[in-house]
Amino acid sequence: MARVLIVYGTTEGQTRKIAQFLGDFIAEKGQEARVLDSTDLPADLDIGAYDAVIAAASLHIGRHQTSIVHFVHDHAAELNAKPTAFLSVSLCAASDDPDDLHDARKCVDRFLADTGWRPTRIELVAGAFRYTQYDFFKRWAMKLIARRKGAPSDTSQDYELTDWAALRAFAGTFLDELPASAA
Ligand SMILES: Cc1cc2nc3c(=O)[nH]c(=O)nc-3n(C[C@H](O)[C@H](O)[C@H](O)COP(=O)(O)O)c2cc1C
Repeated sequence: MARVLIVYGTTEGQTRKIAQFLGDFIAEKGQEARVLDSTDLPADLDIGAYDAVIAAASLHIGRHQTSIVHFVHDHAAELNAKPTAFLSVSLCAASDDPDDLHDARKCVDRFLADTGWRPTRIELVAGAFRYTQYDFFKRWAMKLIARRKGAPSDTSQDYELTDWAALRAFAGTFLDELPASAA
């Protein structure tokens, strides 16, 4: 049985939902998944006990959560020695404008340069507008961005742009590509 560690960083909760979805999918496939919040990691966490690691974090003003930067930076050598994936969750990833995708990719490149990590797989994952959770200023700013981009801007509700089928496909391939010794 493969043991997969999933560590996530989140600000409004969508990346937690994505990490838990991946954990459930991996468990359904008969493998073991442990899902951890990067702000609340056990002191005795042993990366060596896992066959593969997925880190997921979301973008806020071009940056991923500091807690995930620290986790990856502190464990870069171990991560670089095993199958790993980085999921960068953002609204740029939901766009069909190549400039937005380029921006999202640039943020990922900076994250990898800052941490020294070379993940086996990199996925740009569409996040969500969680208007009902934003404070006044965030709601106003996000509505403005949404209007400019032709995205949903009714702030009385949330909009999930995450493509769950694409995530399932990613996780299936990630598991299939693990070395036979991990299965
Ligand atoms: C204040 C704020 C800043 C954001 N900045 C960016 C950004 O720079 N690029 C981007 O593509 N998405 C940006 N987003 C969108 C988030 O990445 C998206 O809502 C994501 O789903 C958040 O995930 P989380 O709920 O796990 O934190 C921003 C959202 C907020 C609220």
